[in-house]
Amino acid sequence: MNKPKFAIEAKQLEKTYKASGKLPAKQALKGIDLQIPAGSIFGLLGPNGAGKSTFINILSGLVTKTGGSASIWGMDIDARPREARSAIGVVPQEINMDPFFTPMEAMELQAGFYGVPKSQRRTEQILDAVGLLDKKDAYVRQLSGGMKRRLMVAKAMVHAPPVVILDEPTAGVDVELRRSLWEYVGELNKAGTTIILTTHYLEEAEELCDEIAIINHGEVIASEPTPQLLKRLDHRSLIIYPKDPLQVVPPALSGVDASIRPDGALAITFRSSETGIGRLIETVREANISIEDLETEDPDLEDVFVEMTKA
Ligand SMILES: Nc1ncnc2c1ncn2[C@@H]1O[C@H](COP(=O)(O)OP(=O)(O)OP(=O)(O)O)[C@@H](O)[C@H]1O
Repeated sequence: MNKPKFAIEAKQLEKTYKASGKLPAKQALKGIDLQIPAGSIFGLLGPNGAGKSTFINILSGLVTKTGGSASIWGMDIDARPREARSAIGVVPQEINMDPFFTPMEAMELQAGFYGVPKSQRRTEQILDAVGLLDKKDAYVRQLSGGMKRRLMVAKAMVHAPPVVILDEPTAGVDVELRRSLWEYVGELNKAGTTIILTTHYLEEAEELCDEIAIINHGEVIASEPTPQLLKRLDHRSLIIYPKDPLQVVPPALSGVDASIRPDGALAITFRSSETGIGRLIETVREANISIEDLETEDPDLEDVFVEMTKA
């Protein structure tokens, strides 16, 4: 398969769930336009109910779209459904595995499901990559939560898809395991696999993803390279640690957006496109504050997220 420009491309993708019982119909996706570059680690962020799972489920074939189009690895999901779906591996949110199978058996079953010929199976290699080779013959019910989750990742890899989607993969996973999972995901990406992940851990998305799309109420409200997204928030903060902690903002600083932190430090928020730090420091000195130390704080994704989903 030639490498396409986009691993996933959605055009005006829509989904309206039909009314059922007392529940009214719900338009979960209102025309999603998204281009996920091949080879990237792409983050899909959005509050609960934004439509992320619906989007992923349409790609994997669990949910039928009601409008628009989508293609996976250059293949339209309507025109070439089987090929399109064999190009993705989805690691679902919920751990769903038969507790009486061993990891080896679970992997073989999955490979059979995808029609991977025995000669092409790389079961042990994949189990090794996720650190489960020594557990290959243990029952799944004997594995820890983190091990089960790694087995889910391994299962999504059996057919060597060029695109792997991880739906909230680290929810409930401890810090150490999260690290090792991300390391593995990073290696997969280096080896050429496009990674798409939904996460509520904004810091993680910021650290891992080359590009991030923010979905809110069924619409894409931003989709940009991570640094560009972060730059959208033009404001920065200058934190001044005075020799003597402050109680109130001195009147001489009434012209700037200043506040006092609990430790007596002075925090000044400013637009970096309008005000230079040098000028601000001068203003502080003119207010007779002697500076012991200072630092600047840049906005993080959390700020961008809160700002953009406020509406
Ligand atoms: N089968 C369904 N029938 C009716 N409404 C649904 C169905 N599945 C999802 N919805 C609704 O569609 C909207 C989008 O849900 P979706 O699960 O896609 O959101 P999400 O962004 O994945 O949220 P989360 O982060 O909580 O998984 C929600 O309002 C949800 O209640």
